[in-house]
Amino acid sequence: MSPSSRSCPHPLPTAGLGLPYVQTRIFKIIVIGDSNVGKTCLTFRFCGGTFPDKTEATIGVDFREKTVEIEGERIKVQVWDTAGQERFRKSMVEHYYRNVHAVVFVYDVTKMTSFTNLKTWIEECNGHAVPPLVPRVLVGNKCDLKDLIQVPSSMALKFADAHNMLLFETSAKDPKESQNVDAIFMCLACRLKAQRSLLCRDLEGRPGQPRRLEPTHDANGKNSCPC
Ligand SMILES: Nc1nc2c(ncn2[C@@H]2O[C@H](COP(=O)(O)OP(=O)(O)OP(=O)(O)O)[C@@H](O)[C@H]2O)c(=O)[nH]1
Ligand SMILES: [Mg+2]
Repeated sequence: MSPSSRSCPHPLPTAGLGLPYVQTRIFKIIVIGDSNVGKTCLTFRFCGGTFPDKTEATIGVDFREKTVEIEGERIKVQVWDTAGQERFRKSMVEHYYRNVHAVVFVYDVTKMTSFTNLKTWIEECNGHAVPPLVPRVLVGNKCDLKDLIQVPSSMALKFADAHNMLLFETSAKDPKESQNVDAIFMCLACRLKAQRSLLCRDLEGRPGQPRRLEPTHDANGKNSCPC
């Protein structure tokens, strides 16, 4: 996938009528984690704005998309809702990680095993050569089930810090939390846009250089998020 940027000085092709043709960039974001943590519901909430009446275990992968506007640019956020069950994901794993732009790790705040299993999901991600600069975020879902919470925020925050991730605690079910769910994906999209614009500007003064848009990072080696 080779996204283009409107902030680049390179001439844009025209759409036939003499109007500049602006290619919509696509950001591929994968959502992974144990089965039943709410990955499908979270992606449904972001892309469709509702909580599904009922869900079944995802088989392989489901794709959802939402076009968002960031600083005047339309960006297509392509969300890959992956299967948590091993038997439904085996043959697909390579596809999940290929050319991924960002990764969302999800656990269920009411189920400690879904949190302790995160290290296995991170290992899988690292094992598929996902570049360390690809932004990753951690999401604790089902916060509406207040009386059943097993994973304290402090523990999740420590884990997120140790892995250089932002933490979002939210609920796909509670409509009051929908902005919080949107924030997960919008934050990633903002980061990706900023990273790619920066690199594009870097290449301005170097004609003849291949125009590859890849994630960049700030002086501390951390991904910078403008949110
Ligand atoms: N209370 C509550 N239930 C939720 C929430 N999100 C999802 N659920 C429920 O959790 C169950 C599993 O949700 P899914 O979204 O299908 O889980 P998944 O992670 O996609 O599971 P796999 O596809 O098997 O990997 C369903 O019964 C949902 O209704 C939430 O925020 N709050
Ligand atoms: Mg699912």
